[in-house]
Amino acid sequence: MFPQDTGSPFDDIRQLVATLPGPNEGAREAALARQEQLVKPPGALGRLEAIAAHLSAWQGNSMPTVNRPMVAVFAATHGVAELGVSPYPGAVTKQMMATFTAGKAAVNQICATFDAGLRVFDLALDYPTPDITTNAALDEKACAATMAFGMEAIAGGSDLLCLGEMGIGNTTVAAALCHGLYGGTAEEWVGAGTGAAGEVLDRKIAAVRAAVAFHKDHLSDPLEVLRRLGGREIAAIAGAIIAARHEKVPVVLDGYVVTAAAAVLHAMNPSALDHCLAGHVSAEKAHRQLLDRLGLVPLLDLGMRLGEGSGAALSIGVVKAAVACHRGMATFAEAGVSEG
Ligand SMILES: Cc1cc2ncn([C@H]3O[C@H](COP(=O)(O)O)[C@@H](O)[C@H]3O)c2cc1C
Ligand SMILES: O=C(O)c1cccnc1
Repeated sequence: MFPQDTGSPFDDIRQLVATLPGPNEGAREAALARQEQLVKPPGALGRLEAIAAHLSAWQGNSMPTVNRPMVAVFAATHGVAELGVSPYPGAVTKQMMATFTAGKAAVNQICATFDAGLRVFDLALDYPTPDITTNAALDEKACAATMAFGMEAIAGGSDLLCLGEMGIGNTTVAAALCHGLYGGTAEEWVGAGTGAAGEVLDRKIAAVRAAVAFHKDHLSDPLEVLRRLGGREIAAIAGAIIAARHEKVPVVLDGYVVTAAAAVLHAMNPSALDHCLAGHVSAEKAHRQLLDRLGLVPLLDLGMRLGEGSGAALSIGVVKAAVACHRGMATFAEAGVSEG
C-alpha cells in the first residue's frame, strides 16, 4: 500500500498561526523604564511612549529602530468586480500598478516623505479570482500558496512593515469577509469604497449578501472564509502578517481591506495581531467597528479612504518620531534637569 498524503495545504499555515512567538516582555519593560527617565513629565508623550514600547517588545530590543520601514502593496483582480460593485472598471488595478512603478501614486509620495521603501507585488492580475457570489475565490492549494508568497515577499530586511493593497472590487471582498466572519447584515459591513452610491451600492450590498449565503455552510473555519470570500491580495497580506511576526518585524495595517485580511488571522488566534498597529481609521464605513472588534486603536484619523497602503505609510512619520524620541532624548540625569 502506498502511503496516502492526507494533509491539507492549510496544515503548514495552521501550524504557523498556532505557534506565533510572543513579545519580548523584558525589552518592553526596559523601554517603559527608559521612558520614565527621559527628560519630560512621565506619560507626557502620550501614545508615542506606547508605540516605542510596542516596537521594543516586538523587535526584541529595548532601543528599537525604524531605519528600514517598508510598504508592501499586494495587487489582485476580482471576478466580483464584473457585477458592477465599484464605480471604477477592473482595468484600473493594472493602470494603478503602472502608476506605482512610475512613482506617481499617493503612496509613492507618502513613502518618499518618510524615506520608506515601497514594493509592489502583482498577483496574477490577468487571471481574476472567480466571482465569490457563485464560486470560491481560491482553492485550498492556491490560497495556501498565495499566503506563502506573501510571506516570502517581505523577506529582505525591514524593521517596520506597512501593508497595502490594490484591487478594484476589493472593498466588496473585505465586506464579504467581515460578514462571513462576524455575521450581522451585509448593509452593516458594506461602505462606499471608491465612491459606490445608488445602484452601485445596492449591487454591492446584494453581492456581499449573496456571497455569504452561497458559502454559508463553510464559514466556521476562518481559512475557509479567506479562500472562499477573499482574493489573492488578501491571502498574501495574511501571509505577510504571519511571516513578520515570526521574523520580529512589527506591522502597520492600513484601511478596511488590509484589516479584513488581518481579521482572518485574529479569528484563528486572538493574539495573532498583537504585533500590529492600526496606521489609521479609514473613512470606509465599517472600518472603525472592525478595528474595535480586533482591539486596535488607530494612530491617525484623517478621513482618508484610498487604500494602497497610504494610511499605514502616513503613520510611519508618527512611529519614526516615537522611536526618535525614545532613542535620542536625554534622561533627566544626563540633561541635568531637576526631576519633579
Ligand atoms: C484611481 C484609484 C486609485 C486607488 N488606489 C487605491 N484604490 C483603492 O480602491 C479599490 C477598492 O475600492 P472599490 O472596492 O470601490 O473598487 C482598491 O483597489 C483600493 O486599494 C484606488 C482606486 C482608484 C479608482
Ligand atoms: O479603507 C480602505 O482600505 C479602502 C477604502 C476605500 C477604497 N479602498 C480601500
